[in-house]
Amino acid sequence: MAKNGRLLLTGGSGMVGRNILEHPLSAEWDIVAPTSRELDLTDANAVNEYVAEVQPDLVVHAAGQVGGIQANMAHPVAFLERNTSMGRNIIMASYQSGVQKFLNLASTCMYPRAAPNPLSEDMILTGELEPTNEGYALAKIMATRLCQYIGREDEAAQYKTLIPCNLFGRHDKFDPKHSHLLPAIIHKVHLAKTNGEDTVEIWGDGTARREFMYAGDLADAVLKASGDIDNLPDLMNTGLGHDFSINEYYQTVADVIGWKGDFVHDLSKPVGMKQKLCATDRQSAWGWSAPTTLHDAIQRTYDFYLNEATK
Ligand SMILES: NC(=O)c1ccc[n+]([C@@H]2O[C@H](COP(=O)([O-])OP(=O)(O)OC[C@H]3O[C@@H](n4cnc5c(N)ncnc54)[C@H](OP(=O)(O)O)[C@@H]3O)[C@@H](O)[C@H]2O)c1
Ligand SMILES: C[C@@H]1O[C@H](OP(=O)(O)OP(=O)(O)OC[C@H]2O[C@@H](n3cnc4c(=O)[nH]c(N)nc43)[C@H](O)[C@@H]2O)[C@@H](O)[C@H](O)[C@@H]1O
Repeated sequence: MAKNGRLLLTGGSGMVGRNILEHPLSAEWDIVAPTSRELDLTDANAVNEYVAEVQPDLVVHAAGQVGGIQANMAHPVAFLERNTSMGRNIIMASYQSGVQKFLNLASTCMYPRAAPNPLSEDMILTGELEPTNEGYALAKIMATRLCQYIGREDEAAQYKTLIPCNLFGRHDKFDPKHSHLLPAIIHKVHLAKTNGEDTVEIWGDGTARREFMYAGDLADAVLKASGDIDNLPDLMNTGLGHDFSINEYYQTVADVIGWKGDFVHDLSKPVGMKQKLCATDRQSAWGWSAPTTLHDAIQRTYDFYLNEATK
């Protein structure tokens, strides 16, 4: 089968990257996916040389310093500086090397904390950011704007940005020091079941709402977008169009894992944004929606956790 061309994937060893590499559509591309040891994206000279050598037809930027609310609060310098450096280096190296197609991955955390939900792409920079992840959000906004500016200055440059909602899935991080909500719940409920405990702690009062998409579905969107980049808007949310409360996520994971117990709320823990549901008008107009149900996504993630992450 003729390939679409050479795709340079950053972050190939991360959760999103591994889901992209596992997806059947990845076979349509000749994919090069350096790890951070093979290519440190914070080293501008190394990135310039690597991109000039590989000469990709398309770059998908899925690398980053990524973590849950606790990691972002603990390391704002790294989340701002490293993500800014990586984004600037790979975008500018690609543009200066003549790469005409670039797909940047941002995050719904870059929306203003008090913006009305659902969050639409024109709301970026219209208000103050969520303090718990401000550094990460600033870095994401910088990279997103850089891609937009390149596209405006050079109509041949298709530098587009997808703005995913929260994600979870196979190859997620389950260590409580770094994990996002869903892998944290799976880890805690699994331990409670295994150890015969009858309570599990929820951070906050559990009324905050989140939109968690299965990472395998985001991989589907990324690969379809990679093959259709000319028809993408410059910014496009990739989400579900609906959200659940933190409490509902805990209960659904307990149902999937088969643990019956009580939840206790630790109100001293950070809760971040009350809600960050993204608008899916542009995504619907482009013709994509996420196919995996929450229950199936949790089951597949738990299967991965049991088979891989606890080895
Ligand atoms: N997870 C979410 O909930 C979520 C939600 C919205 C958007 N996103 C976005 O999706 C992308 C991927 O997220 P993820 O969850 O897959 O993150 P992840 O699992 O933490 O993976 C991060 C990836 O970035 C690479 N990386 C980190 N520092 C690097 C460096 N200095 N040089 C080169 N590579 C480096 C890592 O490579 P090594 O493993 O080799 O170090 C790893 O492959 C990020 O842009 C993130 O902002 C994630
Ligand atoms: C997509 C990511 O969103 C991230 O914000 P954010 O959704 O609050 O990040 P999460 O860590 O997924 O937290 C989501 C919500 O779950 C609550 N929560 C309840 N129990 C737990 C738990 O045991 N662990 C965790 N981690 N949360 C828990 C937490 O208070 C917060 O309201 C940003 O910090 C990142 O930079 C990134 O943008």
